[in-house]
Amino acid sequence: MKLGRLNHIGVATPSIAESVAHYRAVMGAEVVREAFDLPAQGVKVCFIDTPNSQIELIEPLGADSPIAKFLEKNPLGGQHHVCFEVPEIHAAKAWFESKGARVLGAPRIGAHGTPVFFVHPKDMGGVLTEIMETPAPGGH
Ligand SMILES: CC[C@@H](C(=O)O)C(=O)SCCNC(=O)CCNC(=O)[C@H](O)C(C)(C)COP(=O)(O)OP(=O)(O)OC[C@H]1O[C@@H](n2cnc3c(N)ncnc32)[C@H](O)[C@@H]1OP(=O)(O)O
Ligand SMILES: [Co+2]
Repeated sequence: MKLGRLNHIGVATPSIAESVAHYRAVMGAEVVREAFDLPAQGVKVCFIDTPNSQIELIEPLGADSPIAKFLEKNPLGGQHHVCFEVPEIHAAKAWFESKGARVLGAPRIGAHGTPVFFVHPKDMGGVLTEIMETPAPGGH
């Protein structure tokens, strides 16, 4: 497998509204996409565009959210995951498994409408890593 494009950096936050205000006021963010709920992933999401990538703000949707524990440990929020693109999700899953890295569950549809999976941070140098299938041209 070849390392693909960095699609986004996930940032967990207790409040997307407050984080957006911060990115606008302090970082000069101009393109802030509309926030939306992704109940299947247990998060509310808001993308902020940068010239070469995106910041993905994620806020928990309920107590069972996969980011609930992270926010308990980091109440201000913080950098949560990095996301790289791959051409084909099942081939990528097989690749990580062949390297002995723990893939967390089956691929499911992520915030860009293509399948994603996560690789355990303990097998990735402490970095929770999201792998997503590259959207088709003209897609998300
Ligand atoms: C919006 C949809 C989608 C997209 O399309 O972009 C998203 O990005 S959704 C993002 C949220 N979803 C996920 O994170 C799903 C995958 N995550 C998980 O399965 C779990 O959160 C986890 C990574 C397995 C952690 O398990 P959890 O039970 O929540 O926490 P623990 O405290 O037990 O963690 C075990 C161990 O791992 C360390 N850890 C946890 N989170 C991270 C992190 N984000 N970065 C680095 N390390 C992390 C944690 O500190 C524990 O370590 P020890 O304390 O040393 O045991
Ligand atoms: Co993500």
